[in-house]
Amino acid sequence: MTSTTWIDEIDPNRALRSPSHPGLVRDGVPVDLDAAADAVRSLLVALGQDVHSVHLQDTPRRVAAAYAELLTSEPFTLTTFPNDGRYDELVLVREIPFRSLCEHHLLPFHGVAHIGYLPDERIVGLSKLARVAEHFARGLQVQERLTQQIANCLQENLRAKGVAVVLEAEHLCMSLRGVRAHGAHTVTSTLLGLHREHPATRQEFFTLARVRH
Ligand SMILES: Nc1nc2c(ncn2[C@@H]2O[C@H](COP(=O)(O)OP(=O)(O)OP(=O)(O)O)[C@@H](O)[C@H]2O)c(=O)[nH]1
Ligand SMILES: [Zn+2]
Repeated sequence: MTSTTWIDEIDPNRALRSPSHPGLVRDGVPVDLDAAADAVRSLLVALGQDVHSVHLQDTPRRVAAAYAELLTSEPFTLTTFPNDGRYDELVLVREIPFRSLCEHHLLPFHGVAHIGYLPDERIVGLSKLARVAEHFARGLQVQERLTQQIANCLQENLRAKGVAVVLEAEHLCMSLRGVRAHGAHTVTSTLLGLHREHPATRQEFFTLARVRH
């Protein structure tokens, strides 16, 4: 028997495709790609760019589509299974690639997620760990909140004995511009249940995830 939870039931700030709006929808608001393209055109003009140049002709449309893609996630099912074998060791998926958009500069931050849990009654389809990360990464984010949302979503749906999430990311707003700290990586973690309370459980996760701490 599998258990199916629609991810858009889990996250009230979800992005979804609504049957009444065949186009993109974010937080219940339809995405207006034409208005977004007009805004990008205005931005380019304000920044002194020649939007009448043949080279920039389609740029506003492309930028609008690119941001809509980065900000909108598809609903999916978070499939879990009964833990019939009473598996009671760590389940860990390491180095799940992700990319998100920094809510301060609208520039990407990207890196890898390490997601682990200690099963109780149920186990989760492994790909769903990556899908949960992808779901919350599609939006305007700070790394801390993204880390917490992934962990909380898994815990709410799995009722695991412990959940641990570590994100390691490079923020382009910090490496390409501003302080230009190229190569600097930001590490964030959220530990729940036994991963928070039990030092040996926490240690095992960090060792297997190969995170320096
Ligand atoms: N805590 C946190 N800060 C972030 C994240 N992404 C970007 N920031 C920071 O958000 C801050 C915004 O600071 P401001 O001083 O308002 O912006 P700014 O003048 O562009 O700052 P600089 O980047 O230092 O040039 C910067 O320090 C960014 O590094 C994140 O995921 N988490
Ligand atoms: Zn930023």
